Amino acid sequence: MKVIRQVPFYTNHTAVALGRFDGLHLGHQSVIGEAIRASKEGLTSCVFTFSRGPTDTSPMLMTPALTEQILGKMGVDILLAPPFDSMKDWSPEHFVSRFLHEQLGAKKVMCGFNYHFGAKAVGTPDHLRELCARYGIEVEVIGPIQECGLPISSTRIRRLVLQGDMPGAARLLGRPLLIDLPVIEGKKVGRLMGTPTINQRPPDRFVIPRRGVYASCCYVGGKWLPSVTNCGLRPTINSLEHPLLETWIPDFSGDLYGLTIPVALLEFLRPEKKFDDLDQLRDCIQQNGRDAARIAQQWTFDFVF
Ligand SMILES: Cc1cc2nc3c(=O)[nH]c(=O)nc-3n(C[C@H](O)[C@H](O)[C@H](O)COP(=O)(O)O)c2cc1C
Ligand SMILES: Nc1ncnc2c1ncn2[C@@H]1O[C@H](COP(=O)(O)OP(=O)(O)O)[C@@H](O)[C@H]1O
Repeated sequence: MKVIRQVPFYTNHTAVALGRFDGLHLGHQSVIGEAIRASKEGLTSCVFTFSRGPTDTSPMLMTPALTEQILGKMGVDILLAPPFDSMKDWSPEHFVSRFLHEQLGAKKVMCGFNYHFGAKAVGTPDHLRELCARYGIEVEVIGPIQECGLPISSTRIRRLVLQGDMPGAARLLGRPLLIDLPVIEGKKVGRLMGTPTINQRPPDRFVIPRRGVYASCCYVGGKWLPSVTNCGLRPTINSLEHPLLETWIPDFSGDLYGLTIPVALLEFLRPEKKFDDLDQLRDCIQQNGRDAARIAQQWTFDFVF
C-alpha cells in the first residue's frame, strides 16, 4: 500500500473510501470493502482520511501505525492521510472538483451515512451525491451497519472500552481492541516477583480502558501469545498519575524494551486494588495469569497479523 501524507497528489481511475475510520470497525470495513471490491473491476482503491485535527477531541481507538497496517492487509492500494490543516478551509465544491475529480480522478466514492466533509464539516452525503454527479462520479452511501439493533459507531465502541466490556467492543470492531505502543522501562520490580511486565504508556488522546486486569494476548516474535494486562495506576507499588498498561506474558522470556508490541485486550478480570504486600500481589497476578490463559483458549488468534 502506498501512503500519501501531502496534497496535491495526482493519480487516476480511483475508487475512494471517505471517512475518519478511527478503530476500523465493521461499519468502516464495509465502506472500505466497497473500494476494494471496485479495485477488482480495475479501479485503484484509495482510503482518504485526515490525520487528526486540533478540534478532534474524541479519544483514539487505534494508533495511526496500526490503522495503516490493517488497511494494507485489507488490500487497499493507496492511503491518503494529509494533515487536517492542509484542507480544513476547502469548501465541499473544492473538495469534490479539485481533489476527488482533478487530483484523484475518482470514478466511485463511498462513505458512511453520517459522513461530513468540507470546511466546518458542512458537506453531507446528499451534498456529495449532488456535487459528484457533475463529474460523473458514482457515490455509494453505506449503512448504518447495525449490531443488536443499534448502529455500530466509534463512539459506541469508546463507551464499551471505558466500561471494560472488551467482548462487546470486539463484536463491533470485528477483532479485539488492539493497542500497539513502545515498551518502556519501569521500576524493575516485576522480575523480582517472577512476573516481568512490558510497560506501555497510552499517549494523550488515546482511549483508556476501565482500570483493572484483563485477559489479553500479545503479538511477539511473529505469533500471538496469551498474556495478562493491568491497566492502572498500580497503587501497591507507587501510585502513578497516568494509567499504564503492564502485561505479563507467562510463556515468554527475552528483552522487549523499545519494541512496539501489539496487545489485544480480551476480557476484564477484576478491578485494580492496593495489596498489603508484594507476596499477595504476586499470588494474585499468577492466578490472573491462569484465568487469562483459560479465556485465551476460547479465541482463535487470527487477527490482523
Ligand atoms: C496481571 C497484573 C495485575 C496487576 N494488578 C495490580 C493491582 O491490582 N494493584 C497494583 O498495585 N498493581 C498491579 N499490577 C502492577 C504491578 O504492581 C506491576 O506490574 C509490578 O509492580 C511491576 O512493575 P514494574 O514493571 O515497574 O517493574 C498488576 C500487574 C499485572 C501484570
Ligand atoms: N514473560 C515476560 N513478560 C513480559 N516481559 C518480559 C517477559 N520476560 C522478559 N520480559 C522483559 O522484561 C521486561 C520487564 O521486566 P520488569 O522487571 O517488569 O521491568 P520494568 O519495570 O522495566 O518493566 C520487559 O520489558 C521485557 O523486556
